[in-house]
Amino acid sequence: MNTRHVAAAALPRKIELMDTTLRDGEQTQGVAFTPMEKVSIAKALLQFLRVDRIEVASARVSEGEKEAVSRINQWAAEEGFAERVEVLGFVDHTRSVDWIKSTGGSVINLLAKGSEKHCREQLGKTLEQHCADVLQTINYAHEQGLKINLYLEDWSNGYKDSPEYVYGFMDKLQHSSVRHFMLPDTLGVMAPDEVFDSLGDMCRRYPDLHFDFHPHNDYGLATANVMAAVRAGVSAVHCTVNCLGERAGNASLAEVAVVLRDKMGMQLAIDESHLVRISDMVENFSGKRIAANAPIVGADVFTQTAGIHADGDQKGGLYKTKLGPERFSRTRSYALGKMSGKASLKKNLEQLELDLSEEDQKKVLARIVSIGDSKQTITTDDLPFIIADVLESKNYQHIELLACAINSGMDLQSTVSLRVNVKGEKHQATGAGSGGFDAFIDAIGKVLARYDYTLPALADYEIRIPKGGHASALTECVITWDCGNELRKTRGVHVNQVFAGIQAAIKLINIQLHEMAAMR
Ligand SMILES: CC(=O)SCCNC(=O)CCNC(=O)[C@H](O)C(C)(C)COP(=O)(O)OP(=O)(O)OC[C@H]1O[C@@H](n2cnc3c(N)ncnc32)[C@H](O)[C@@H]1OP(=O)(O)O
Repeated sequence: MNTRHVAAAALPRKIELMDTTLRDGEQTQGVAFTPMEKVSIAKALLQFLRVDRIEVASARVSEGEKEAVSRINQWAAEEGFAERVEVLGFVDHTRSVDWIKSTGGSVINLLAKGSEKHCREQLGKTLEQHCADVLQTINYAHEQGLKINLYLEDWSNGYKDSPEYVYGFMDKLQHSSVRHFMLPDTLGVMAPDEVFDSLGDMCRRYPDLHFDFHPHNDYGLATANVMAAVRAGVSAVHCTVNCLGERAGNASLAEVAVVLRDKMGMQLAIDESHLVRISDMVENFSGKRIAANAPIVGADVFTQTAGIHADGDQKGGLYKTKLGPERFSRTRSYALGKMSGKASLKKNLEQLELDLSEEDQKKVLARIVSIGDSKQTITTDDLPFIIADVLESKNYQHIELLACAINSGMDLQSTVSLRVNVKGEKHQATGAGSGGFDAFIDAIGKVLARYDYTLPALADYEIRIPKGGHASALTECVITWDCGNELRKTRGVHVNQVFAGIQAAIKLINIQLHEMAAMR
């Protein structure tokens, strides 16, 4: 009989997700969370996203880690989540168990060796000696009241190169008090067929045990391997937010959650509407930017670029799929550039609640395509300016910078002197600051105070040059403004990067002065 068919027929309907962003995720090069950050992520994962279990640290790492784990455990105990917080511990008799106990922890994920090579080369032990050490640590953990899960580190290589070691290990440990046997593809070397065959074999040999699968993404196969593992019969899979983790990372929590639901019909506890918020939080705390095209959570993944796609959406949602943005509290957008068509423009105009005649739309579209031809990104916020420019509209001419001189030097404050036209009135102002842009904000702020207008705070300030650019290339400054209930982006392009920032600021001021005028 086909073994694949047998295992697939026995698919569990419920699958547990164990998130290890705070343990394996912190093994990403250059990532170290503070205790406050760890507590915030742990709360978000358990309380809002509702993952089943989280692994929050390795034992014995540092005093800071101890503080973080203690604070997470204290909160988890108060909320009734204590047994869902796990800590990786070592086969070190009493040391890791004592460390976890001292943090108020309830669960140890004991790291044992799942390959003969690791056991022999790293620990210098035989299978029998190692199993005796593991059992001793398990017994001690049990006496101390901890729940125990067991990692078989390097299991994927162990299963391939030394299966007798893996079976011998399992035979000795299967009747211990281990709740989950956690089988890692530690070096991310497996492909889905190998995962399915090897895990299927483990599940059939030890039908009464719970197996977790812990993937790594070295071949970019982590999510596919998770699917194979679930098909093979594991009861839990491990993942991280934003695919963080040692080397190429683990499986992405967002990908795993939607794939298991949509493609395998699994029941998960996850609340998908929080995936993006938690991804943002981890992106900020880890300092690791995610790719704009990262599935579910990337900035661009709900943006249609091709005019034909926008047209299809306009004519009855032809390009919509189950993976819609609303599911993740996001919205679809339509990029503006050289591949835009009538429908792309219409969708953006709808978003801005702007009404243009067919004739005007043609002119604006022609300008968008020509700007797009020179590789510039056009944001929805640029659209009113393109429209104003193309149609010679005065709507957005609330402020015009007439002249501006900037003085910057080493170990000196930068100064700005400017002349500006606001609503037909000319003003002069000077300002000082730690850089040219800062000095400009100081000066313009003095003028705008007379119009009851204050510039919002900066949330992000990015300077870019075109790919392959050189010293005299145009610079593009994209500023994200924190406008209270929303973030807004504006862009400026100039050969001088400070003036690119100033252009971006002037754009925002124009939009907001226009909105203020419209409200009156
Ligand atoms: C699957 C994974 O991703 S494993 C990730 C495990 N987590 C970590 O490594 C967290 C960060 N690590 C640390 O902070 C430190 O390495 C510590 C505190 C754990 C240990 O530090 P040190 O005592 O300085 O030792 P070192 O880092 O060199 O670790 C190697 C020692 O651990 C031993 N070791 C390796 N695996 C294990 C294990 N599963 N259980 C117990 N000991 C182990 C090695 O044999 C070696 O021992 P030796 O010094 O007697 O030769």
